[in-house]
Amino acid sequence: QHDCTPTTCSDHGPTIRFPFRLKNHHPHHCGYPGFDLSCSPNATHLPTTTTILNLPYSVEVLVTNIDYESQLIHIKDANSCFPQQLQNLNLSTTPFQFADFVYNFSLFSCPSTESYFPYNITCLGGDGLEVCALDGEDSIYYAPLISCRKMYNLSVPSQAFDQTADLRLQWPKWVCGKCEAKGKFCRFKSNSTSDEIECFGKLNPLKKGDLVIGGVTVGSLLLLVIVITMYWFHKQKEIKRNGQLRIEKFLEDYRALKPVRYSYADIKKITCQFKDKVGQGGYGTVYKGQLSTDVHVAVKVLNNTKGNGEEFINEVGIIGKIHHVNVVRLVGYCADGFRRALISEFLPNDFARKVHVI
Ligand SMILES: Nc1ncnc2c1ncn2[C@@H]1O[C@H](COP(=O)(O)OP(=O)(O)OP(=O)(O)O)[C@@H](O)[C@H]1O
Repeated sequence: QHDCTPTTCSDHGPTIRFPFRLKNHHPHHCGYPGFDLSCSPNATHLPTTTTILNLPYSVEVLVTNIDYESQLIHIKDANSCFPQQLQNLNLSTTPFQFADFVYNFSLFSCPSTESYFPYNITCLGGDGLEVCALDGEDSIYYAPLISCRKMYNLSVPSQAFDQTADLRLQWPKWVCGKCEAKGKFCRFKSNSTSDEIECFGKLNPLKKGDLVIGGVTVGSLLLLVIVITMYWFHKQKEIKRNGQLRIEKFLEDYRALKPVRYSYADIKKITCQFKDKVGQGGYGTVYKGQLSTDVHVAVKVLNNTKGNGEEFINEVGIIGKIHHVNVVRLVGYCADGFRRALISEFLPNDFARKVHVI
């Protein structure tokens, strides 16, 4: 046994696609006991683009179309003479039956002069004789058969006598409908002698190329998702790190804003050797300075200093505790020997919000 996979005979021949048992091992020759369907390489007298249906007994017809939806096979006789071709036909061992109504005809050979039967079969006539078909029992009473000779009986649809018409064979719904509804092929069960069928494969199986394209697409999407996720995590980490840095900077700056005692050397450093004088008051000169990159300060170097500075430090302690929105904040001070200075937050553009109590 062998699966008889769908075969396309050619661009013109219909595709063979329904259950067959393999009759022989020719790849184009698939069959069911009783009939087989093949492409014309087997039948050398036919054009190579023809699909052939072999029916019992030795009935070979051309397949012009297979309608899988209606489950119909359209057949034609190569010699346009179905009455001759079908005389030995026996469909009982095949899954087929004629789609059109079948009549029981009798074929008679009569002298030409008496030819007025409804069906005149020209392809069988000749030598002064005509072949006619008579349908059933009714017409036999009025048909002038005196000089006619009965040839044989024929059970076919009336279209069989029209040389230009196709005959339509139907295969029963159970053969493939169930499987095709599931999008699968069907075949007869290999180890069963009855006509049981089983579904297999897919009507439109994925090709290797489709799988590769699918794989690449899924892979790319997966990679994109991974990259985006990694970027997002990296960004989150950076935001967190920046936040932490800002907090640390703030704490550092805050520490710097508490009144801290500086040496005179520090004052010189902060004011960059008293480089930037910003104002002159009654008690001293004011310079611009810098504690850190972001913290700018005003350093007021006092003129006349008296005593050991204990009183000055006490006063600084009191001022340092004043925290008010309208009072300039005292950041630090210097009481280095007789040199004294007050360091306060820098107010840009002479923004005079400060009160120094000395
Ligand atoms: N914190 C500051 N930020 C920026 N500039 C300042 C600051 N403090 C003082 N100055 C500048 O220095 C100038 C003199 O300030 P200062 O405090 O000495 O003035 P004053 O109150 O008139 O003097 P004093 O208090 O000694 O009588 C101001 O006019 C101002 O331009």
